[in-house]
Amino acid sequence: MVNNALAEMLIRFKAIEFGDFTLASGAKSTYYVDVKTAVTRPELLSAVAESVASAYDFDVVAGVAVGGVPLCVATSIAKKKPYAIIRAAEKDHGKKSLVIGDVKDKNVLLVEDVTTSGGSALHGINVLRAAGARADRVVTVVDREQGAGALLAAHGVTILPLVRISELLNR
Ligand SMILES: O=P(O)(O)OC[C@H]1O[C@H](OP(=O)(O)OP(=O)(O)O)[C@H](O)[C@@H]1O
Ligand SMILES: O=C(O)c1cc(=O)[nH]c(=O)[nH]1
Repeated sequence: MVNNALAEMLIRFKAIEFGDFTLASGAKSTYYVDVKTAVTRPELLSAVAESVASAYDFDVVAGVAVGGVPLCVATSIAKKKPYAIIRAAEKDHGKKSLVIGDVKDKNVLLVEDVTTSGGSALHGINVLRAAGARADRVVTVVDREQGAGALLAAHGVTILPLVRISELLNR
């Protein structure tokens, strides 16, 4: 599923910035897709949530902090299903769990803001599986088409982009 309305909103809200950027994977890039800032606009956040909720079934929708958090919360409200949050790293105080929310034996859909290498999404999937969830799908708002699909496929996970970077850059 690729969503022209979402692509148009991402452009309108200036989610793509050109410059010199270092990415989470350590790779360099001449552009950055700032979905985190763009989804602070409620019309885009609710459009993403409605797209995911109408297209996919799940018991729980999960997101990796920080970028996945507003996405999973909004999708949870749209679908009337619980959400879970996955921490990027363990805390050294309080409860040690990397997952907030009940995912054991649940069919969990992971949502990501951007996928590049797929490392962050794979971390989310691994944490969910370790917590007893069934997790084999990642919905990403923007897939940068730089390896996430192959990395996730190698771990039995399907990537489901709402928008591909080629569609944004070729507009
Ligand atoms: O596919 P990858 O190569 O893993 O890159 C994509 C990830 O990088 C960004 O997160 P970042 O690590 O910047 O953290 P943040 O969400 O806390 O800002 C983005 O939000 C994705 O989660
Ligand atoms: O790979 C990343 O870290 C990354 C790339 C991008 O375009 N946007 C983003 O939020 N993260």
